[in-house]
Amino acid sequence: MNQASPSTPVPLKAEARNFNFFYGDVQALKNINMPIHDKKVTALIGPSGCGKSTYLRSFNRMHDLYPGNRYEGEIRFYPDNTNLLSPEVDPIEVRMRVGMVFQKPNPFPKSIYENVAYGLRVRGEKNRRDLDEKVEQALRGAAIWDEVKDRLQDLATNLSGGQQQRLCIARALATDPELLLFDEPTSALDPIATGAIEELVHELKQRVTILIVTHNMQQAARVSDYTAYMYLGEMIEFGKTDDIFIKPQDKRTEDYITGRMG
Ligand SMILES: Nc1ncnc2c1ncn2[C@@H]1O[C@H](COP(=O)(O)OP(=O)(O)OP(=O)(O)O)[C@@H](O)[C@H]1O
Repeated sequence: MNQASPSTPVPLKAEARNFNFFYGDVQALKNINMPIHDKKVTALIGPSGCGKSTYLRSFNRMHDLYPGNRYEGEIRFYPDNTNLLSPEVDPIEVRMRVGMVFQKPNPFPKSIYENVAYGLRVRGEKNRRDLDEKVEQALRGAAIWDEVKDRLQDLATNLSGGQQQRLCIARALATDPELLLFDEPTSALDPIATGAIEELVHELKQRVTILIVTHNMQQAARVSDYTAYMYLGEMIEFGKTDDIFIKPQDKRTEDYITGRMG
């Protein structure tokens, strides 16, 4: 794997070390070593089935929900240097620190307000004034406050697709996560809603580190600072996005980004 060597070192938010993942007997990820730079956007690209979603979901221990799944190695989280995969680390705690936004907007069939307040309530917050304040902050952070502030009690599922996705981002932001995972967040959206999400990703990186899976090469080039190319469960190449797109070191990366493969 080719490692990025930025001129000014960027602090790390997380780091996969000798990381393997198994669905039962099937090994989906093979010896992944990769840094995630703090308050930067890192894009995961690669052909269908190469393991992007599997890798992304490891960061918030989503695989714990299904029996037979197994992690090996470590995902270190900084600055506290916690191994997110350690059995001693509570996955609920991990999910407070590592939020997730899915491919299809998936608001709960509840009000706009309750969708955003959900994680805060799980965390035991009861004070109405604090909840109101945090819900507003999260909705502002996801650039949807102005559109919903007068109808917070309306059903979230009545919003447009693009609004629902920004609401899901607000829901993820409400618990003040340090890392946000985006799994193809715009693939179900039209170009305008896609543009709004990309702009939001750009703004969010001032306060949170972002890891995003995308099939769209232009999107990876537009939104990310770093790009990782995966193939058949392996991390083939990682580097600054400009380097990966302009002068990839590995022939397999070059073939993929020039459209000769995948
Ligand atoms: N629940 C599962 N049980 C067994 N194998 C699985 C499971 N989910 C995914 N896989 C396998 O793991 C590999 C990686 O899948 P993954 O969904 O992570 O790839 P991906 O790169 O995200 O693909 P896509 O771009 O199509 O979403 C594939 O071979 C897939 O068939």
